[in-house]
Amino acid sequence: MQSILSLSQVSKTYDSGHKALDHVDLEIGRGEIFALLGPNGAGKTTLISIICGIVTPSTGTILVDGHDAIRQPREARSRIGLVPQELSVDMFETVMATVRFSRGLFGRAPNQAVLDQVLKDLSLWDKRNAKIMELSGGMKRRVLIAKALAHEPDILFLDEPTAGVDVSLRRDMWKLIGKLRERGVTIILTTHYIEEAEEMADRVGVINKGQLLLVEEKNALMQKLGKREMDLSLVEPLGAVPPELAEWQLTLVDEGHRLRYTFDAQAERTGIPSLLRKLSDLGITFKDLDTSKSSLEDIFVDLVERRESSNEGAAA
Ligand SMILES: Nc1ncnc2c1ncn2[C@@H]1O[C@H](COP(=O)(O)OP(=O)(O)OP(=O)(O)O)[C@@H](O)[C@H]1O
Repeated sequence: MQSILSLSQVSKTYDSGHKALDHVDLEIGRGEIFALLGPNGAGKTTLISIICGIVTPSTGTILVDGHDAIRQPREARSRIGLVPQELSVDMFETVMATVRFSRGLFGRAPNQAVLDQVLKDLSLWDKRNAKIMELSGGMKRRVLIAKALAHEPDILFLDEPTAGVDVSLRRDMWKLIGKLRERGVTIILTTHYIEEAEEMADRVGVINKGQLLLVEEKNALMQKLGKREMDLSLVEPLGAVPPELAEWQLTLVDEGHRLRYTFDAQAERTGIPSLLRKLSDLGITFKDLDTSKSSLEDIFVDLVERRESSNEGAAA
């Protein structure tokens, strides 16, 4: 993976004393789509703001396409397009004037052909002479992306690109992001929507309380999603999984009252019939059976909760 963005040991403690980022290491490959997932207050915006030079880190280094974001902020920032959560445009300006102004901000020479192409790519060409206030909510969001792309950045940050938009607009947004990737733009998006990460990302990072808990290929995560769990509520609790059941992946939960079998739902043979036969042979009876599929959401909640309980354990 050829790295376009490299973060090493980045931490941020705000003046209030709040530690918003805690030793974050992250490499982003050129041309990939990376989704950063995390609950409210996890540190996502802080991380993006640091990379974009809006917030100064307390420690750590950030290289943007080889440029140090702290020592060479202009060079680093010019490689980045930032699509913020909030609308930040002059409502009385036209679409074309808005994107032209953005390009100028980065010291890029005027280039009408680039601006025309950006507006065409974002289906805003017909609206190029309309004032921002005359546009629908979805169009206004696309203007924010057009503004971020006007200076031809290599990396595009989208801070919650589809927060509060309806389902069809969200799908349009996903298509658009796919199109931008085909043009070679590296895309980093933050999201609360697990399905957004599932749909688009090559890799997913999970952040909570300023710590990057996991960075993984989406497909590897999806394989974990293919796992199912079957819980058997036992009539008599067990102290340990009997050795005769070693060939199945079993764990005891709920103080031995439930036997949990984790299996690959996509496998041709799940191993359930033979497990049930074996249990019957061993005289282990159950009163109820329950199956569940683990989703990226479960993995996420599990990660966040597990980390929280281990922190509590450490603090105790
Ligand atoms: N300027 C600031 N001064 C003090 N604390 C701040 C400041 N900005 C953010 N924080 C705190 O840092 C933590 C991380 O905030 P951040 O905005 O990075 O989270 P986020 O993951 O983007 O959340 P959301 O999903 O709600 O946008 C929060 O507890 C927030 O209150």
